[in-house]
Amino acid sequence: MDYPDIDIAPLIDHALLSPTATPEQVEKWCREADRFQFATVCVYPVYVKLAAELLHNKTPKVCTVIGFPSGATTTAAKLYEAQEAVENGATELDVVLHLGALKTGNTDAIYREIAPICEETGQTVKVILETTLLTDTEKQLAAEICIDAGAQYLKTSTGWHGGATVSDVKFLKDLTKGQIGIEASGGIRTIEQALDLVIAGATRLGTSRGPELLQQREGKDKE
Ligand SMILES: O=C[C@H](O)COP(=O)(O)O
Repeated sequence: MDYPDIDIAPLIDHALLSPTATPEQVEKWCREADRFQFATVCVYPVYVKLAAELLHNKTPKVCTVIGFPSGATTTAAKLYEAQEAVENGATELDVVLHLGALKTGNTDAIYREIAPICEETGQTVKVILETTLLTDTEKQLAAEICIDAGAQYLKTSTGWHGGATVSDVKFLKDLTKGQIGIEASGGIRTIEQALDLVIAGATRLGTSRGPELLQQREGKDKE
């Protein structure tokens, strides 16, 4: 298939979320994010300060994860984690949804978790749904609560339980009709996969393979 000429670099959250991530890798990810002009580097809270120093006055922003990867920390702990991350320089917060609350229909608990993070930090909040673990009804419910609570993006996956699919991105896009951004994440390994997700409606791509995806694109352009 011929793909349209889409520049994916500004859509990429350059994710470094391996539990063994080191400060040296954070430096490498920040250099790459600056070189390729990615949207953000996405690092664990413990590395936000370092990434913010390295990206000071540069285009890529610092994104971090909250309640990652299970979403099962308390509401207060998530809010504190988010506030501390913002103090340390994060401007994007990828919050893992309380999946047990969603599964039991406790929509109030989810709203009470997400809304204060949006209101009190004033930053870009992206809620990670972990779509591979959800039914369509649960995805729909989660999307509605996140929009009500003031989140800016629905993010499909942590990358720990499978990843984004074209059908999930289309489903979320059709459901939300532009009311909220859609981030496809987890398991994006080829440029074709990345472009298919963007064509399906993803407005951000969370991936640990951003530079490889751009290299694959360059290779294709030369063919
Ligand atoms: O966007 C966040 C994900 O953790 C990235 O997953 P990945 O390592 O499969 O690309």
